[in-house]
Amino acid sequence: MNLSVNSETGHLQGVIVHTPGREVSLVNPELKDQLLFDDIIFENDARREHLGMLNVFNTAMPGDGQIHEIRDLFLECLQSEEARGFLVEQLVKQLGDKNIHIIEKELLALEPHQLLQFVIEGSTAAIDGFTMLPTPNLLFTRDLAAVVGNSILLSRPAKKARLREALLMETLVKFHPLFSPFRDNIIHIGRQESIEGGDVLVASDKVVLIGMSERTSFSGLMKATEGLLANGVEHVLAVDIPKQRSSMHLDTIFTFADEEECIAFPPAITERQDNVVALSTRGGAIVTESVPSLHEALEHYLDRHMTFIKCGGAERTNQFREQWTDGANVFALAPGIIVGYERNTNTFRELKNHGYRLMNQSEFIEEFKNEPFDPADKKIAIKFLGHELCRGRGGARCMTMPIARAK
Ligand SMILES: NC(=[NH2+])NCCC[C@H](N)C(=O)O
Repeated sequence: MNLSVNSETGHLQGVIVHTPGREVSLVNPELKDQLLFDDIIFENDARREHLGMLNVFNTAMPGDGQIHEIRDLFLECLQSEEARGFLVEQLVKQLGDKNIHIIEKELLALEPHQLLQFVIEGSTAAIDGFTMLPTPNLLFTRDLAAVVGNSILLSRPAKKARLREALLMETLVKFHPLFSPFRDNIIHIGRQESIEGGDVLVASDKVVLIGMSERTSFSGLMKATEGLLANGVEHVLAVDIPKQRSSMHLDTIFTFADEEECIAFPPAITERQDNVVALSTRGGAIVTESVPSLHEALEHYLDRHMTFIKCGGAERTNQFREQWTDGANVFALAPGIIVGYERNTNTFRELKNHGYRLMNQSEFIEEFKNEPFDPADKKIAIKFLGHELCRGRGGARCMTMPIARAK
């Protein structure tokens, strides 16, 4: 399988996910804000919901499609002594404030599964008396890196709570054979800068959107842009968005449903003006051009008509309510085949008005389980349950990191 991602909607062939585990049960009310959760969540139900989403993926992906659990990849990768050495060395460097160097030797002596447990859950019985905070946001694999064309952009999180996840991802990209096709095209961001995968949207093989959010710094944007422009992208559209928790990444207010259709949260996207700057290279230098709106920018640079579907429908209250529960954060399994949280009923009604057939997860699986799914000429919006998952403040797009999509 050719690992590359040239759009947000090409038929999904390979994706990395993380079904939540014990780390989410370690979030308590006192820690939740620091750990970027809006509530404590119930692990069993969160797992059930997540596995429900994956069942839909399985039905919609081609026969040779691959869903990788990131935990399995980490475990495979940490069989290598070199990978373990890198991870521990970086842990000690990055988390110097925790005096972790005291247990460096013990960490190096751990079995791969113990080391992984220590990194994800913050402790392991094999090392007595040393604890760190868990990494409950690992379930949002989207934010760890972004595959763009044949390159991979490694995230540098703005929030401390997510640094360890990014380090695990970096270890994976450096040492796991799955990522060897990308190894000559890794885009790194400096330590002082930040960018998170939720801000990176691959509109086409030539055009990438980057949100300037509370998580992506100006220098992070510029560094990523340099890397992308050097790797075949022709235009990066920098989209300025409100710097606040509810819209922490561009994908919380804007996602693609189809080549020509997207879902947008009106107050922060369609009702804003002069919030887009296009960055391109000319004569070896980066040149900028301001564009009046995202709508105009997309139609101009993608050279196609775009329809913006309203998250939450026409009413203000519903727009805000459903943006909060990730109504604008849908994930495309193929052009026009999308999944999103069932609770965003007004957004689904709006999709129906735009010609999408609405199905719940079991209807979809039942109808398509017996044959390889052919997305051609179909528009389907699939609803799945995510009452626990959405308390972590992320939806279907946040929980997926595509590594291969059909062109
Ligand atoms: N791509 C996304 N929108 N990811 C959502 C991440 C949510 C996570 N709790 C955080 O605050 O970091």
